Amino acid sequence: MILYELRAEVAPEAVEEIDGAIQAAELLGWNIVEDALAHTAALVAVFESEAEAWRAWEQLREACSALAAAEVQPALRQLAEPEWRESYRAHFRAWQFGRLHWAPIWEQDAFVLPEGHEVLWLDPGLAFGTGNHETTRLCVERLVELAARAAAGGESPRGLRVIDAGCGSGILALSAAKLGLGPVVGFDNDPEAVRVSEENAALNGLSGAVEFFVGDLVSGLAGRQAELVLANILAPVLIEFAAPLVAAVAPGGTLVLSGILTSEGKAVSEAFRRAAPDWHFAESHTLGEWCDITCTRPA
Ligand SMILES: C[S@@+](CC[C@H](N)C(=O)[O-])C[C@H]1O[C@@H](n2cnc3c(N)ncnc32)[C@H](O)[C@@H]1O
Repeated sequence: MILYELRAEVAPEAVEEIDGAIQAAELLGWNIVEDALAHTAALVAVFESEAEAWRAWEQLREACSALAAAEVQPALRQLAEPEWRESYRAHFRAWQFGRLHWAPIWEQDAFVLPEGHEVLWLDPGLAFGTGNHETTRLCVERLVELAARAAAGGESPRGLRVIDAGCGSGILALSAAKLGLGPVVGFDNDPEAVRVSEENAALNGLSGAVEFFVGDLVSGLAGRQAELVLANILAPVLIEFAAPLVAAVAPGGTLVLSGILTSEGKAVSEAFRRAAPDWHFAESHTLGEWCDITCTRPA
């Protein structure tokens, strides 16, 4: 398979504005690579065809006046498979929260797992979700917290149903299964994400422990309820689909929303307070420029 990498060097001072424009326009696949020592920054994305790459570049220029004004000249180059595999591998570092670790599968031989700890191996491919992004970490914190609270209350984590809406690499659904919660389902409107999630389940001996399927926030949630619903998707999408997300939470259950810039937190919170007026809203957690909205349905 041949892929195409589009790379545009940009002024480091413009990065914040460009990142904001990417989020606001919901443009997927762009990475911002910054080198603080060299004081350089670049926008990088990988596409399946040259035409797709240039289309995405035009969309990005239209969404971001800083890019249009700076007359940035991007470079397009072909990546052979070994090269594109390496290009995403370079950005994935092992990390942990409490006793749970997330680590790249290609580091399996060298990885030293402390006694009593657990690891989820991941090969995210082109799907989102290594855990190196703040939005994923915000969800993981809530997930681990909820599993610990259930265990402390003498509740069996089995029986705590989980829905991972927009599963990406499957990281949240598989983490929930690893923590003993279940049954767990995960869905994504991108079939490639579902394929990668199933691969990651197999890497961890969790095939069958999580049901992954292709679906959107209407078809994926229809007729389902869970004690924990996780949705790490962009703020405008969460607001648009507030009603089905709220309906998918079982009585006494919790909804964790992420993918929200702190500047968008108020709008998301207001939309969900309207959709779920009698729910309890926890204090929002913040990581960098991202925050979560977590709320619990009355029992
Ligand atoms: C930010 S990623 C989150 C991935 C993973 N859950 C995590 O926390 O790292 C958002 C995912 O949601 C998916 N997505 C976006 N809009 C969606 C929709 N309307 N229905 C289902 N999935 C959606 C995207 O394809 C992407 O894989």
